[in-house]
Amino acid sequence: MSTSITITRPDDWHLHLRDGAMLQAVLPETARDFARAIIMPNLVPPVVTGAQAAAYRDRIMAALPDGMTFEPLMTLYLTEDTDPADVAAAYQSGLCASVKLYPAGATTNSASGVTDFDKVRPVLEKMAEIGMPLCVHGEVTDPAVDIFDREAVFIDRVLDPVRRATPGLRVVMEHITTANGVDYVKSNAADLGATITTHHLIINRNHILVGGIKPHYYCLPVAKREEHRLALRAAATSGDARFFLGTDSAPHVDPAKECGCGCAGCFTATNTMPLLAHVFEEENALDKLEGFASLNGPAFYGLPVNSGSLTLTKSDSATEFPAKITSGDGPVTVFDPGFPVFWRVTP
Ligand SMILES: NC(=O)N[C@@H](CC(=O)O)C(=O)O
Ligand SMILES: [Zn+2]
Ligand SMILES: [Zn+2]
Repeated sequence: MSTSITITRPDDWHLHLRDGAMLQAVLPETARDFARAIIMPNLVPPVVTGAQAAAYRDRIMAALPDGMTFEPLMTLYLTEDTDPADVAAAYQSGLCASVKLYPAGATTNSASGVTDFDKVRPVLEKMAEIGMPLCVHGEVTDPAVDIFDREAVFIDRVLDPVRRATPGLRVVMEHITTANGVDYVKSNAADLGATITTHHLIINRNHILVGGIKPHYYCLPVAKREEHRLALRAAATSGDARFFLGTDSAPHVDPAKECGCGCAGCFTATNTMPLLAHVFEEENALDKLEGFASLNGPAFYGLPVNSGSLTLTKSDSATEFPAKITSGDGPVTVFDPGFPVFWRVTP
């Protein structure tokens, strides 16, 4: 027996494609199922100017295999030297969809991020004026703050003050991992949204640490307690349009994760849609999957909904996802949910 659902073709509102050989390997994994994605700018060096974003966009389009369609929505990495006029031009030309704020040192390749928020005030004010969204990696970097509390503390110490100081600024809290993040979004107006990853709907911190350390479950913000995972599931499946899919699929080659100081990031591009169908079915909310993956994101960004569709089918035999994909830089492990999944994307 098989069941299937067909939804509007989804988008990924938070994606790492990297560059060079890695870009070549991971881009088809996303383009197979997704029409568009917000492309994170944390390359080395980061994508800071409109000209750099245009060049990166060209490299992405050159890496797209023949016969696939995909639209990269570029972002600019906010630094203390970012020029408000350059940001506005990149947005108004349609090249860039948002600006990305990384607190300096918060995550992978964030060394050029922001330390002094007063220095970026003119950029944020310009963005509020033109309606350009700010995507935020919401963790404080204060070494005195416990890593499991960094998101909650960021909301109080940074995010709320920045939003109050910049009325009209549209903000996406990226990859929220806590009930605090969910509650903060819900207690605000429609100018605040949040992305939720596939893996944070599936793992809690036990999955990383119990029975041996699992480097492929380590990402930032790090997965939290079970009660937080349940809050994320409730938000994602609620139908509240302020919550939408951002996979944060973040490939690192295996040697960079399976070592004494492993990189943060889970690679979920390959199997995200079947995993989401599994999660939404568990929550008796398959009817909310289209909103989460295909409708709420475009509504927040003020973009049209995709015209194509995607069909997911559930059968009696478990779907065999590849354990790894191969890149010119080395193997990349595909996120393993740790349970059988019976959904697959119908080719
Ligand atoms: N999420 C992660 O754990 N890693 C991301 C960076 C990020 O999104 O914070 C990466 O670029 O590898
Ligand atoms: Zn991040
Ligand atoms: Zn990310």
